[in-house]
Amino acid sequence: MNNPLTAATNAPSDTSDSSDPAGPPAPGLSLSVIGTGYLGATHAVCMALLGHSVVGIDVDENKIRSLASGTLPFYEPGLQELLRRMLACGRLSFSTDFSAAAGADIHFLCVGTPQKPDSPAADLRFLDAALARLAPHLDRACLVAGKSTVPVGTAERLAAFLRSSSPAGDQAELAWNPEFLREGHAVEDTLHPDRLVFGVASRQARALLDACYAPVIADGTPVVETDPATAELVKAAANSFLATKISYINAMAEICEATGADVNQLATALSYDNRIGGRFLTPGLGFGGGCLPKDIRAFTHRAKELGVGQAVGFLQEVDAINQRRRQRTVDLITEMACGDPAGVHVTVLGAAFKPDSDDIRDAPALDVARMLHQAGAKVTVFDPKAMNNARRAYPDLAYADTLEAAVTGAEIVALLTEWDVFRRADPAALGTLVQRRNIVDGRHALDAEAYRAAGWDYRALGAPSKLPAPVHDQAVPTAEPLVML
Ligand SMILES: NC(=O)C1=CN([C@@H]2O[C@H](COP(=O)(O)OP(=O)(O)OC[C@H]3O[C@@H](n4cnc5c(N)ncnc54)[C@H](O)[C@@H]3O)[C@@H](O)[C@H]2O)C=CC1
Ligand SMILES: O=C(O)[C@H]1O[C@H](OP(=O)(O)OP(=O)(O)OC[C@H]2O[C@@H](n3ccc(=O)[nH]c3=O)[C@H](O)[C@@H]2O)[C@H](O)[C@@H](O)[C@@H]1O
Repeated sequence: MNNPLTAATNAPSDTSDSSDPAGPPAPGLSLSVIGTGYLGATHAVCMALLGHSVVGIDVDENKIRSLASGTLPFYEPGLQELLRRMLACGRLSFSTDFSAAAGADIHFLCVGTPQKPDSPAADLRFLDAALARLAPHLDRACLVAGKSTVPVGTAERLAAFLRSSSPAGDQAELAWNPEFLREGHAVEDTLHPDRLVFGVASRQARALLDACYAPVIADGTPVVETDPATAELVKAAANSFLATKISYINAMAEICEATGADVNQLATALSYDNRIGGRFLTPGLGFGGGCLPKDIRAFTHRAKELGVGQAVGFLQEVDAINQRRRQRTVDLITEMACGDPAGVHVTVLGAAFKPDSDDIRDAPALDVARMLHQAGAKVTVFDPKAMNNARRAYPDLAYADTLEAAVTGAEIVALLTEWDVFRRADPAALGTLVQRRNIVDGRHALDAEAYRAAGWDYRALGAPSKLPAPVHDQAVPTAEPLVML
């Protein structure tokens, strides 16, 4: 069989062609994916691409209707085209009916595990409910593979439930196969992950996961086989490490701010040390999203339950450093507004928690926009993909439909999510639209010198300000034709 990973990379995205570019349906496994959000929809589509027959199941009727009609209910680069191709070739379907999962070889659990509303703990209600709905349909030997991020010990509890509540009894086995994909790179990360982690309790479970991921493994991806508890912990440890790395550099940014040192140069110097590396070492507004913040809190909570809270006590500091970045960004904007943002027109560029995503869960940009709005600033937000989600969640903020409209008349521009379109914007052209050339680069994403050369007062968190002129005294040049936006 051709490796479908190669087919995915080379295939055209035109779905009007009746010949399936991924090749004819391959004799793969039968899979169900329970929960079709950011993770589950990506997993379902990519597993179909690997040659398996996949049904995606969710309790959200609108989401299932949308997916079944070939419309991705969220933005993820490249996924929409693949969804249509997999639906067209007949290997992928969606349903709200759990009986559609009956007979599958592997059932992947991909439902949400958000933070509880009133506690740092993970809310496992959705996972428990999903397994309770699935279990009655499991009447033959099969594997239930958890992919959601869960507190260590969850798999053991769910395995006992599965054995006692499914008609298959001991023939229905539970494994944990945590997921490490990043939003914005979800397809690439699923098809070419850094590693696969199989938390299994039997050779049959390992064999089924090997068969499922065969093309990915054949591509050279390392597999770590372990027990389910270790697999659950790998995920918590990985996200905690990533969050720690970000907060570490942001802690250095705080020190730089107190000393006039430059955190960008510091990060660059650190990154040349191969033992440290440069990834996840970009200072700025810090991390948000549906995962890192809630995962470090859930991990801390679980460690306390286990009596080893001290072991990860530092994660509370990681969280605190991260939250302080948001307030510091508001403070920097307030400084630019001569100490009071009330009535000042602030344009916030970015709403998603990161570029190339429309996900606004715990989005730092929107949190800052909210704080500024509460302080009386006239806040206008623009994001290339997250506008609908942002409007729904923060109806009190003002929104613009284009970058140009967003910055027109701004007294302070704050770049808070580093979309490429913002990075590429021409500072001189932008400068013709604003009322004042004041910019806060919350992500160290812009060319500071280019902005300064174009007459902007450029400031970034943790970088020396090199103030060119008092904020409200700058003359604004007359409007010139706008190019390169
Ligand atoms: N979003 C990401 O990039 C990644 C997420 N994860 C983990 O994957 C899990 C899911 O995350 P997301 O996909 O981001 O969440 P999401 O909120 O986008 O999707 C969760 C889906 O589960 C569905 N659901 C809820 N209760 C259900 C039930 N009883 N039966 C069937 N479906 C049900 C919801 O309707 C929703 O569509 C979380 O544990 C998360 O930590 C892990 C790696 C990457
Ligand atoms: O468990 C999950 O759901 C996922 O969480 C993160 O992925 P994701 O949240 O999609 O995005 P990241 O690229 O990790 O970025 C997270 C946040 O950190 C911020 N960040 C990232 C890197 C950096 O150097 N500095 C920084 O502030 C980003 O702006 C963003 O707000 C992990 O990177 C994935 O491996 C994991 O699977």
